Amino acid sequence: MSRVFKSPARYVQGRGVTAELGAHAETLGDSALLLADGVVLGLVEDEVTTSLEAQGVEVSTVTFGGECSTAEIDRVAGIAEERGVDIVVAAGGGKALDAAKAVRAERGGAMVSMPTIASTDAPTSALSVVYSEHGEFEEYLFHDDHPDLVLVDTAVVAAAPTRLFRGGVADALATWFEAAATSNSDGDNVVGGKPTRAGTHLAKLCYETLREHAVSAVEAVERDAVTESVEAVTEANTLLSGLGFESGGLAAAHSIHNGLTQLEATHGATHGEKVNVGTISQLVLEGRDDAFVEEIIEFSLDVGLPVTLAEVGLDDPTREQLDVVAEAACADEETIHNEPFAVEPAMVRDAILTADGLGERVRAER
Ligand SMILES: NC(=O)c1ccc[n+]([C@@H]2O[C@H](COP(=O)([O-])OP(=O)(O)OC[C@H]3O[C@@H](n4cnc5c(N)ncnc54)[C@H](O)[C@@H]3O)[C@@H](O)[C@H]2O)c1
Ligand SMILES: [Zn+2]
Repeated sequence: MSRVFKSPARYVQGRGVTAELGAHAETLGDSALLLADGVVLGLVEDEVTTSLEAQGVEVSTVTFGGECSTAEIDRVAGIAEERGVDIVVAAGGGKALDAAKAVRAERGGAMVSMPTIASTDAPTSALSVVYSEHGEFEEYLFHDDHPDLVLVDTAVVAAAPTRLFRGGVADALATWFEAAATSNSDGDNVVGGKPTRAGTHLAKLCYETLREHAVSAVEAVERDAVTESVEAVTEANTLLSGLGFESGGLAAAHSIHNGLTQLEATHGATHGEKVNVGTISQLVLEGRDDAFVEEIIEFSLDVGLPVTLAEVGLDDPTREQLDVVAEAACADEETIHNEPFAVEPAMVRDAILTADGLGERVRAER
């Protein structure tokens, strides 16, 4: 099979770059639909509108309902069709961006991704994660096209809740471990091929950037401050992790995340928080040595990420509940099969249980 690397056409990041949106987007069309929830519209609507209108692009808005579900995608696509827009601009977290990508896939045109939190890998990818209206993972939709433009204003990202930024660090921390597993197993990446050296090494650069800058970046974001470390980690959480997971490949951590979403009690935890439990479980599943697993748990605690099941809503999970998680994580289409050995549900359940115990132990010893 061929090696494939895919990415958005343009990535722009910096303090105050919302004002540059029009200049970067004007070649994409004449009319835009801005999709964002009420909170995010309050943050960006005026500046997005001013910047696009200054370049002659007409703008109208639609309020995002909050879940990237089939019903919501159809509703927004209907509005985009009715208004005949050329560009869908999505602002917000992963769910709004994913919904807009699916809307663009249904009707064509251009798509601009404006993450207002550095919380997930969603901004740069060509895939949408679809949930039921009750928040259970349903499916991945793989689109032909990436966003035409990804624009990240670090002043907006730094002013957002720190918990969401931390979640982005977790989503990005998983990237290298999953890309390494994919590379070691000669597995497939998420864009329909084998990983290129670029895909795998962007994932590694993502990991190195987090280890060098995440603690300082989280302290800065806690104070709504934009520093060089915030720029580095925003790029790691958004661009490096996004390209790294798609072109490098996913493995156990995200499958375990998907399994965890089967239990309603985890729905209050963010994507990244559940992924972190998945990452530590992946390291146990792979039989990594004690010192390394402990190092990653320590790093998670330094950044303020969950290391136990209780912290993602599972206070006292039964073995049966964890069997449900493990079964879902091992579904045929899951990326857990990119691990370089055969994976069975019992192995996954036991890795999750053990990771939870190690997380508790390291925390207690601090
Ligand atoms: N498509 C992909 O490649 C990919 C990758 C990773 C995750 N995801 C998906 O992303 C979703 C999770 O995304 P998320 O964690 O960003 O959550 P989210 O999209 O649910 O957003 C979380 C909340 O953040 C708020 N928010 C956004 N910007 C803000 C700001 N600047 N200030 C204050 N509040 C702000 C929003 O109003 C929203 O309530 C999941 O559905 C996950 O499956 C997709
Ligand atoms: Zn993710």
